[in-house]
Amino acid sequence: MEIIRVEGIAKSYGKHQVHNDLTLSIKQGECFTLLGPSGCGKTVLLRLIAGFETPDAGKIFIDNTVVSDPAGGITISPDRRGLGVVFQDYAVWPHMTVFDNVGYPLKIAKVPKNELKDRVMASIEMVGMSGLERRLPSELSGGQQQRVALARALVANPSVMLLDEPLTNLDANLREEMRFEIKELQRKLNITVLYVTHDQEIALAISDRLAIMDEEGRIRQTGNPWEIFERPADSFVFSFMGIANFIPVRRNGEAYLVGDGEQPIPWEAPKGDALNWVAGFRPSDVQIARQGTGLSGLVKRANFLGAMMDYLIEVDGAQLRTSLETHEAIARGLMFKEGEDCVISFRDLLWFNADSLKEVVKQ
Ligand SMILES: Nc1ncnc2c1ncn2[C@@H]1O[C@H](COP(=O)(O)OP(=O)(O)OP(=O)(O)O)[C@@H](O)[C@H]1O
Repeated sequence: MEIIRVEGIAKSYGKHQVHNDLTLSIKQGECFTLLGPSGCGKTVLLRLIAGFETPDAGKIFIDNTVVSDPAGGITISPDRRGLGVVFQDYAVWPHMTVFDNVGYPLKIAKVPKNELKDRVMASIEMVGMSGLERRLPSELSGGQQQRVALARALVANPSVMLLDEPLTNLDANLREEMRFEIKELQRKLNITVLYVTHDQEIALAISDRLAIMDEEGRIRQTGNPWEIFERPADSFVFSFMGIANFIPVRRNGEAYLVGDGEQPIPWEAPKGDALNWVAGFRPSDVQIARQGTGLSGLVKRANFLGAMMDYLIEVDGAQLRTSLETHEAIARGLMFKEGEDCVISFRDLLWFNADSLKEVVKQ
């Protein structure tokens, strides 16, 4: 069942159009992530849904009720939309204790004292902060402050939580821990989460579905993490989801790397002899060996990155970024040095139309 529907939304600031005819649908109980580069309009969209901004055109529905419809003169205020909100700049209040911070929305709503206390304590427990109710934010770590913000958003029992990059200011370890906690909380409470981030890893880890936005605020693809990563709709999605190699290919019956060599690419090229093809793959899609079948190459650069080895390999004039787990490289005698010969083959390869460098060409 659909819980949020954004229909044909437009939003501009002066001459700058952030959104134009944007449509999006979020299902009840899912963790949905909006993922896109900085400045693409994710926060603006969240603020439109929360009701902190009004669209120029289009409609927004929450639970089948229109909450924004400028043409129809409808604007429901944020506090009547039934949403829990954690924004990056929506920090906890420094002069209030954890208890008072979390209880604030209930105090404003004039919830009776006893009920307020029970609900605040339950919310604080939910985010693992029991025992710290009397502390001030200055006596808490960054992660704990973030938990307070979460508890404050949860205290009103919202059916939907809007989270805008809530983990950005945390260190890497805490970020990793918190993202699993958010996911667990979402499952336990069976609430819908709309999460905004520009971090691909977080998006893949917590989402049931995600939408990829480009710089112009257009949604390029919506799907589950596997579809987005393994079946990208176009080259933008493919490059945005991780390091991408694009190598130009020339066709002559078979496909060859553009360059001076004559080694055909060991992968079935798409049917039809279009003029320009580009093969796209990730570093982990390349298998590297000392000998065997495949394309002969030269290791131009070998970098030790801890868990991974990162090799830049030249094949027929094309440079390929590849990676391999260090343990596997050691076990299989594949710790290459710069200047050594190697043989590569592909585990996966996508074909793009070079003229647009957009659509993925299905084989
Ligand atoms: N109140 C405003 N007035 C004018 N321009 C604005 C306003 N709010 C946002 N913008 C512009 O709209 C664009 C989208 O901003 P938004 O904050 O939604 O980006 P974002 O995708 O959330 O980026 P980030 O990942 O960096 O937070 C930006 O170019 C921003 O400068």
